[in-house]
Amino acid sequence: MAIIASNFKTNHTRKSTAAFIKEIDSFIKSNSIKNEIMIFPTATSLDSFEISENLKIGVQNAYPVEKGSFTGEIGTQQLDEFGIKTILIGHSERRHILKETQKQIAEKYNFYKELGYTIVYCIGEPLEVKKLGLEKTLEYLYEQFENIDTNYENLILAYEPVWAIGTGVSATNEDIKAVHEAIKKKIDKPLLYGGSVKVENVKEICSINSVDGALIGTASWVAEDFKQIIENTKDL
Ligand SMILES: O=C(CO)COP(=O)(O)O
Repeated sequence: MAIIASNFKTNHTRKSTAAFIKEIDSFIKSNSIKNEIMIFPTATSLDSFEISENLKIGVQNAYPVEKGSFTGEIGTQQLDEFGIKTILIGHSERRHILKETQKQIAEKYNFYKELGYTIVYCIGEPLEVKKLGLEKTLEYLYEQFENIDTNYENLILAYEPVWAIGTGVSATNEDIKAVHEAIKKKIDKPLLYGGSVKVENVKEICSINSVDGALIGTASWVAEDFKQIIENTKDL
């Protein structure tokens, strides 16, 4: 069983998201796909979708609050309207571009953990850290687990090296294997790989023993491609 997830980031409209989800759902049904498929659309495209059990819609980000005065944020009141129970936390774009600190990330994690959300928790190192070697890379990655309960039952991890995100250059299988095996030794949770996963390499990457699936950006935004990705991994 693999977990295949699409992170829309800041792409697609409400209309194109609905069409995408419908298309993916009918593909899942007509091809008897058993893997767990996840889609993370923009917050403005969330809705109540009548879809297969194994297709989950998640939110890319939310504030650790039910409701209140937090201009520009959304909380569980808005997520509950659509029955959203899956959230991405710790994505590198939020850490680096939006400057979320580990403290804020941990607060968010603990809040959504208490509510039983499925949390896809992302970790990853920038290029300057990777260049220092595996030991330093792991040290850096483990710091991203500060105040994070890694025994949480609904936790899915995603290793996304920052230098491989959106660059078209995925980590090598050796790099992925080394990091995944080390993390797996410490934390017994599903561990996805993300960073320039595409139609052509998804099967090979997801076939690595310590890889439980993929979290995909760019290559998943065209429905035909995402269907091909789902097809290529359906026997894993
Ligand atoms: O950040 C990612 C998924 O969360 C990966 O993005 P790309 O697939 O575009 O490299």
